[in-house]
Amino acid sequence: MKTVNEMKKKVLVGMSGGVDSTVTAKLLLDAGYEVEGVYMKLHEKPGYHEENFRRVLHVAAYLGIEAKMLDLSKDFEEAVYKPFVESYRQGLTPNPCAKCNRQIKFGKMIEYADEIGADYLATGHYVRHDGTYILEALDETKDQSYFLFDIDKKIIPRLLFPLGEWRKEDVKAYAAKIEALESFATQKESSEICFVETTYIDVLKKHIPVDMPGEVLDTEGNVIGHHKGFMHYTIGKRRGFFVKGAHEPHYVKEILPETNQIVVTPHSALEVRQIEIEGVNLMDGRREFACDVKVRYRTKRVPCHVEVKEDGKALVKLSEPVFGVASGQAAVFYEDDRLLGGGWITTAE
Ligand SMILES: Nc1ncnc2c1ncn2[C@@H]1O[C@H](COP(=O)(O)OP(=O)(O)OP(=O)(O)O)[C@@H](O)[C@H]1O
Repeated sequence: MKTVNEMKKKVLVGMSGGVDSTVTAKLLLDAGYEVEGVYMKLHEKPGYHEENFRRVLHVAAYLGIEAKMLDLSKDFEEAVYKPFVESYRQGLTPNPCAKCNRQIKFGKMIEYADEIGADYLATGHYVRHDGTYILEALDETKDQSYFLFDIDKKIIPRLLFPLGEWRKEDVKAYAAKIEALESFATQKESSEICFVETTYIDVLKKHIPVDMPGEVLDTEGNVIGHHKGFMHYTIGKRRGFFVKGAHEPHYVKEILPETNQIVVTPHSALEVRQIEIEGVNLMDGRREFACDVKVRYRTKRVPCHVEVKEDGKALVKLSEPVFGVASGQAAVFYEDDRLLGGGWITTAE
């Protein structure tokens, strides 16, 4: 009988039908792993899943591996989709990808890896890890570590991210050289939120009335204009509402869902120096520490001091001001290229 060391390690690859997970599966197979693919059906979009799964089966046939479709649409609806709609209803700006990563991609998919006896779970995310911490991707323009702040640290040793060392253009060039995968190299990039086809407003419109004119207030509470409905706005937005006689640009500072009002100010009044977060998830046991924080995906890091409180809350003091911090978004901590964790923003001042 073979010993464990001699046995091939089995890896489950999350295959979306896109170029990244396709190349991921190929690289792992070439590296000597036993590879099996899974396509997760996450939501209802007519024709979408059939097309994606057809692509996954094409890749699987080329690689000579098995690939299954896993219907997780009910789980996705409860864990990601409904909270997304509910957040906007409450005047928050949600981050569905981070929720999906915790509960679905690195939650349900790892459960499925257990079911099929896979040692590892791999995806085409642009991140790396060192066994304890998730690390930023070498291709900084593609780095997705921000969206992984909430995953369970216990599973990190079981994850494989072969593209963490790659640049996206090299991934495409690699696929272009293989006849069976050539069409994947020129495929158009998928949208940032997989279930949003056009805009988030179109998603919300299926569930709640979003076009309902309301008042624009200044920070003293005076009515200074009008807007299209509070769900059209996120903190920091400067367009799409009317302010009487304004000579300088105004930005959304606060959203008041109960009264369908938005509060706007000139830019300087949007400065935030302190943030409170909840649902804190950290990759190590620190309670009080200095690090960098990102308050949005596409934004620069700012040095900060974090103090973890009871009930998974924390206070984040920023060493320089940031603008346009939205409740519901994630504050994500870094130390060099190491992702330390993060939490969900509740208040910013
Ligand atoms: N529906 C799905 N089923 C299985 N795995 C998925 C699915 N969607 C995404 N993944 C996995 O998560 C990774 C990152 O997802 P993301 O949506 O960021 O994809 P992407 O960068 O467009 O990658 P790809 O080119 O593989 O579609 C994918 O590379 C894939 O491994």
